[in-house]
Amino acid sequence: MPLPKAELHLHIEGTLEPELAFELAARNGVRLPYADTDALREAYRFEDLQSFLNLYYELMAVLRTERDFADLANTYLARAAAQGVRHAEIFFDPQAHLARGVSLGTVVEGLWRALGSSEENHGVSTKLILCFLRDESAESAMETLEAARPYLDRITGVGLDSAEVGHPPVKFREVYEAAAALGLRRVAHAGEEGPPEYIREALDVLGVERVDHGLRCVEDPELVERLVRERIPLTLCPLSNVRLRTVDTLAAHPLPAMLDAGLLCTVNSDDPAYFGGYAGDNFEAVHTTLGLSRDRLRELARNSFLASFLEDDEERRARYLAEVAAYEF
Ligand SMILES: Nc1ncnc2[nH]cnc12
Ligand SMILES: [Zn+2]
Repeated sequence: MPLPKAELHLHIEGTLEPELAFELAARNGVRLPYADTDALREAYRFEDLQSFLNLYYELMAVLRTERDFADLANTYLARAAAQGVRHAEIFFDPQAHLARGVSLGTVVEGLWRALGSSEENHGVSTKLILCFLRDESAESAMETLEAARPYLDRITGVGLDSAEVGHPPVKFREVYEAAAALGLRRVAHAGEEGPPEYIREALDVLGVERVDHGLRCVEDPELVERLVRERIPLTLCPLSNVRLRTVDTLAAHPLPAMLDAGLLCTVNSDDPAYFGGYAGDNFEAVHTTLGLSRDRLRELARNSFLASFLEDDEERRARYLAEVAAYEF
């Protein structure tokens, strides 16, 4: 049995494996510009975040119906469960689907077909986080939040993703204020490719409770001190960082130093179909390549539940934490 853990940084569209992409393409009559799954996998060599995003958005063309989104999420949940994920807080990118003529209702209802029965089917509890695309306008983000109103009973929070540099958090001040007023939890990608200043802005201007990535905080000792003092969780994604070249090699990843500094780090998969591994694979990689001890792995698993948005079900959180404490490697 794998170490129980929560996954807090997972883009559901980033779980689209080549096999499912071709299956959905055939089902929907969508032509993909790749001969087969091997040819598609060949394209998974990224220079940076943007080169990945280009493919990520391109492949979304195969996602058209509620059933497609349900299949995507069920496939992810089965794989995650097999790697010890007990709770998943899942990002989705509505603007990328609206732009293709797929309605928010199709996306949310489709995802919910899988998420609503995930506990029974996969033994995984779930939450849904709506992400705004930061390279789109603030007005578009606000329109998306408005369009999401009928579905807010299924949405726990908002996030911010896509191309980071040149799109600072402050651009989304108003939409985050509106989201807070609606009772939504707030997270944002910051400090993946962008500077430490974006992490500060995400905290001070957007009021985020958790920082997605936050990797570049290590360049700013004062910021690290603050993140430690305020117990702000960081959702790190080691295999993603290697594939998108935000670290030179996995062996050079600052995770061990970040844990030593007292940061509340978690380990997640980001876009596992593209980056070579799911949550358990990321844990395995930091164990074998970074030499993180079993105590450290247990700390990472514990952190994942502490950082999760389970305030509405503290009994469940306590149960998960007890599973982590009792786990025998
Ligand atoms: N790693 C990542 N960074 C920013 N936006 C994303 N969208 C999907 N994956 C992302
Ligand atoms: Zn991400």
